[in-house]
Amino acid sequence: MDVGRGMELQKMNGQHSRDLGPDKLNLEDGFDGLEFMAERDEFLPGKSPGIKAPQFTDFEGKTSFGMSVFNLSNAIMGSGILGLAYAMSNTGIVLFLILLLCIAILSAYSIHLLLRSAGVVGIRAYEQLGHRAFGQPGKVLAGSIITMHNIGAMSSYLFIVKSELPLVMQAFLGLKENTGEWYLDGKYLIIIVSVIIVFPLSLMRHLGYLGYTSGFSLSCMVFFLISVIYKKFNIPCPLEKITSHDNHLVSVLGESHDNHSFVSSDVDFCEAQSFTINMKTAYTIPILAFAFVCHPEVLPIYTELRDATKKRMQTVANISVLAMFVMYGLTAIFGYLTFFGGVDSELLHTYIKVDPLDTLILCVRMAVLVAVTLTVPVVLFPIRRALLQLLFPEKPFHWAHHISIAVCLLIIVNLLVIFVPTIRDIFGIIGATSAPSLIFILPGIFYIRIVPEETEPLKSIPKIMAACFAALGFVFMVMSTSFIILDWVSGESRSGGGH
Ligand SMILES: NC(=O)C[C@H](N)C(=O)O
Repeated sequence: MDVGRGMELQKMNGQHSRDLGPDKLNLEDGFDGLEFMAERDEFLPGKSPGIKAPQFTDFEGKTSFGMSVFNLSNAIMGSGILGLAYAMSNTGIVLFLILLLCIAILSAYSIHLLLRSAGVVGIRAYEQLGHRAFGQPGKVLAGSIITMHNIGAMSSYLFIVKSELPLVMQAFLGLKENTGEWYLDGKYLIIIVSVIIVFPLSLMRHLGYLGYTSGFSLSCMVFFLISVIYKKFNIPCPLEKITSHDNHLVSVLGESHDNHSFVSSDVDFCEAQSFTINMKTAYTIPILAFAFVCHPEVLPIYTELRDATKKRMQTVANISVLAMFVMYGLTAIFGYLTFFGGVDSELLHTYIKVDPLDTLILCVRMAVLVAVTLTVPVVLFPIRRALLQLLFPEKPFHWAHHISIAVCLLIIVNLLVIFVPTIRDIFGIIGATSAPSLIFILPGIFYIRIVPEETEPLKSIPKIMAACFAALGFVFMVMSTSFIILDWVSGESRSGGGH
């Protein structure tokens, strides 16, 4: 069954898709088996230059073209979408769209490098490319970066729970304001959600039906986008701002203007900027890079693709990237045009300014909450697999390891989410470190090392381009990290909105 198989294979937001049932392609056992197959099936182009051999001779993919586009789109789409309107508010519409386009194109190029490298050696996993390129250190490096990235992705999902669940509770209790009880405090709520929902799910040995949540998540995000567009035409601007006694700005919408005094800058508050630059612009490229990461998923999806050829898979990738470019662009534009400079780094949270009890937004919140909560264990699986591979490579399955790694990961992620003040910090740091590594640096250097020099000498144009690509990623990484640290040190960002 194509759909089921594809759905099981696919994952969302950085998790690997190798959690197939025991009767399926069983890659759960680790990379060593894979490595063996990959090495065994190696076919060097030098040996048969003109022959177009199938990419993976020992495994015949069954997933249709359309389903693969869906799977890859799921892998791209995630919490990153919630940060885009904020990114646009710090760049302006035109600059944002230019950057979005550039990152989308670069992301597709990066997939080309991965596919080309994988095609040369018949490899199906990102870490395996690392192994092929640099031996064990390459595998450890790729595994560690993916682990760090997925911990960041898990944190971003739980952060959404931290910021949205209190609002849902509030709405169910019919409260206009958060009255401060423990059950309205996101910190306690994420611990409860982690213990009651995430932990039991992460104890499963195989992902099974949890793999289906990715499709559900994509549907939720489409619902979110439709609501954002609808709300744009429903929420008037200027946001009516009132200044309370302690000078704390409160935005009220849809109420009479009589009792409130407008802040003088409200006149231009509702004007969309085309280009703007400020300290927070530094978060834009990291947010965009984070939003486009799907690269650890590309090779498993390639493996599952029916009639897999590099060209066919590149078309799958181009269509998915284009679809996500459109979705991201629309979400950012309509989110930004609703709140302008008042948009939070987590767009959904911003709607609290409209009406905490709004039914449509309540439905979106619940849908997004269910989607992200179910995605947390799905992201945990590949981290655990990578850690098991690194820590106990030869050992068979052991419940103690299985459970203790899940407990440790959940404790780390909970602490991170409790102490990190805004989701922007998670997007910023992960988007400035692991995301450029996964998109730019590793694919670039893997390509240079893996494609044989007889086929493409070091000074050939494709290899020079791959080197420039890796260098560009390095520049992004250093620049973004420095600007974000500068922003933290200046302390200015701490005074901003909490979400
Ligand atoms: N797959 C990931 O790592 C992140 C995903 N692109 C997101 O936007 O959440």
